[in-house]
Amino acid sequence: MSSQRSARPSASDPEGGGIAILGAGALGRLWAARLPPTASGFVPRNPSALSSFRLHYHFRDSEGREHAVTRPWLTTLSDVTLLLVTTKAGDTLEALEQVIGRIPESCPVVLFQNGLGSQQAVAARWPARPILAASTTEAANRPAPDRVVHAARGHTWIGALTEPATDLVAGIIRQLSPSGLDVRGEVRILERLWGKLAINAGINPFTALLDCPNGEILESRLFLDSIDALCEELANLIAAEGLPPHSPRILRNDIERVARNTASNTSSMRGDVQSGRTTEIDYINGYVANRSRELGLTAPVNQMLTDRVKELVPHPSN
Ligand SMILES: NC(=O)C1=CN([C@@H]2O[C@H](COP(=O)(O)OP(=O)(O)OC[C@H]3O[C@@H](n4cnc5c(N)ncnc54)[C@H](OP(=O)(O)O)[C@@H]3O)[C@@H](O)[C@H]2O)C=CC1
Ligand SMILES: CC(C)(CO)C(=O)C(=O)O
Repeated sequence: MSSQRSARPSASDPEGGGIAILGAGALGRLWAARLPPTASGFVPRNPSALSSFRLHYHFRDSEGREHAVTRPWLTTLSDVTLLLVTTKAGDTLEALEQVIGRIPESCPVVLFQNGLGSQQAVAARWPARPILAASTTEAANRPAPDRVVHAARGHTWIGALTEPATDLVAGIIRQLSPSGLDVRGEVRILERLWGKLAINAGINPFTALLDCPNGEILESRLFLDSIDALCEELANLIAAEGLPPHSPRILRNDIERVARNTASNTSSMRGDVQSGRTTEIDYINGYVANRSRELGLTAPVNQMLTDRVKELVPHPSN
């Protein structure tokens, strides 16, 4: 790892160091704060523009305890043993293009993006690299630039996307275990990602369009008028993908259960719109609409929600 680190663990120490995090946002900072201080560092977007070799922030854990965190910006990536990619879906391919040539070819790359589309693009771009995807229900947010809150504990499932990653899951879980976060292997990672996508497709755009917390969508006319058709579009696509079938009724129940359980949450999409940031709609409802078209299906409700969310803030394809 970088020469800026003190007491650095050996990159070959399976319990220790060598973990680089690409994407120093809410989720990346959560992982860094939970891993031992010498185990991880952040990959800078532009190493020559760094004003400091360390990143400092305040971390509030899920029990409400606060502490200061300092982690290095990594300027050398040649001994990285694991790369966690915590950029937004739309930034991921470009961010990895800048970095992947600097990490060892054997280094596993774990993608944490919500939705679908970005994971397949990365796996297709580097099929000979060990690429994996994670689906996580951990929740972190960043109320101020130097503050990160672990809002809710959850679970993280990790599974291989490319063939060279197939046997690496257990070792990655061992490397992440000092975090104390619940990390599990998942052989059917695409199904797991689809399950999360369905929940996000049924909650996030409504919260963004209605500018309300998750629970409030359940009484809204927009949600009540469109949720059954949206779930039918999802169920048709899941079946066309050859995945285990989901009935529209069960999908709606799952969406409503999560909206009730997270009733006071601001969804990530509403948060992005409130901050004027590009949302991940193209990887959630937009992915459903595009993929449906590719498979000869139609998904007008997912398309309508995609179009309307993209009117709220600028998106690259606008
Ligand atoms: N936060 C959470 O609880 C969860 C998040 N996820 C998923 O994880 C992903 C990240 O989410 P989150 O952490 O909330 O998002 P954030 O926007 O907080 O973090 C993304 C970070 O990536 C950085 N970044 C973008 N492009 C590059 C680049 N080229 N090189 C280096 N860094 C770059 C951004 O920097 P800058 O700010 O300078 O643009 C930003 O700090 C998303 O796909 C999200 O859906 C999934 C489950 C839970
Ligand atoms: C489950 C949900 C909707 C919780 O807020 C989420 O994952 C998100 O906000 O992106």
